[in-house]
Amino acid sequence: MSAHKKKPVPLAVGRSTAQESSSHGSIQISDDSQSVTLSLVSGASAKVLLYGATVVSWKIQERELLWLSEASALDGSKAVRGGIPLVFPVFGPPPAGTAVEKLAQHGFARTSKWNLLGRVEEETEGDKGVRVDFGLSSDSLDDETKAKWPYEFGLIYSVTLRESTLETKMVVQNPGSAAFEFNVLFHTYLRIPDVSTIGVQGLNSLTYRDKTLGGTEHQESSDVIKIASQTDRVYKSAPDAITVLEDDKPLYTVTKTGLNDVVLWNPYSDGAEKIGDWEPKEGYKNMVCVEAGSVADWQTLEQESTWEGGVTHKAHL
Ligand SMILES: O=P(O)(O)OC[C@H]1O[C@@H](O)[C@H](O)[C@@H](O)[C@@H]1O
Repeated sequence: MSAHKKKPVPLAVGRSTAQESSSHGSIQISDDSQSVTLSLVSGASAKVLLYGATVVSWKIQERELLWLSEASALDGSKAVRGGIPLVFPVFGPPPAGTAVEKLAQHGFARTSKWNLLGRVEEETEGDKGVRVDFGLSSDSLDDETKAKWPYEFGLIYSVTLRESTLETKMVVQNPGSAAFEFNVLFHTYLRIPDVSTIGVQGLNSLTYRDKTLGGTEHQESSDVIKIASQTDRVYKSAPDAITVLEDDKPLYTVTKTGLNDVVLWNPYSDGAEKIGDWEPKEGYKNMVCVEAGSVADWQTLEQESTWEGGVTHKAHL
């Protein structure tokens, strides 16, 4: 995803506070070692919890670009309601009779404590950024989760902050002796000024599974999709770039690499009422989830193989 990379520099994770700075940005570990904040001198910042490796904030010039519920737990007791939760190894309710059937909805990546692996300064065609890598492996899973999904795996999740983009990339490794199947998804809650003024472009003519209509399949016929009721769709084999428009102007572009599908989700007023950690209830007006992933079909990872995919979120401010 980036043309030029430097080797990771280990962060002083053991210290109560640690800051690494360069001429264009800095990375700071919080006093309680539970989160990492990336900042650029240009005014962009991002905050990532070690719990779930969940990005909970992405700002440009003090403008927050991700939606986060005011009632979300941020203490590791429950998956974060907002930001960018990571979905792995299953998307949605685990299907009975599959290897993931004992896991919770959306899997364990978003509810596990990840390790901070290191930091890298990046430069792609003059666009400087700061990057943090997080890791989660079968060795670091709690025993209960390991028993529910007994495969050997390694995940490396990288978050790169640039002046107008936030890049997220996942590497899945299978160092074990058995192949496994997985779903993966970047569950991004984009903050928007008003759901009635936005539209989602790039999904026209695709087949989608509509979870609000019992999982039936339909074909999209809108060039710009408007959200005026509960929306929960899996668009299959989607193009790599999806644009969120505000009125007719691009607000965000979500560009995926190595991922097949796009999920469009907004619980709307009726759905938000039923979600306990959703506050304010009217918050559905200020968010849309455009979630890139590989979820319509299982990805198979053979032993000693590696899979890679990622998403770049660009804000047009
Ligand atoms: O409440 P959760 O587990 O965070 O899931 C939120 C939503 O996540 C979306 O990705 C799913 O398509 C929805 O069906 C689901 O309701």
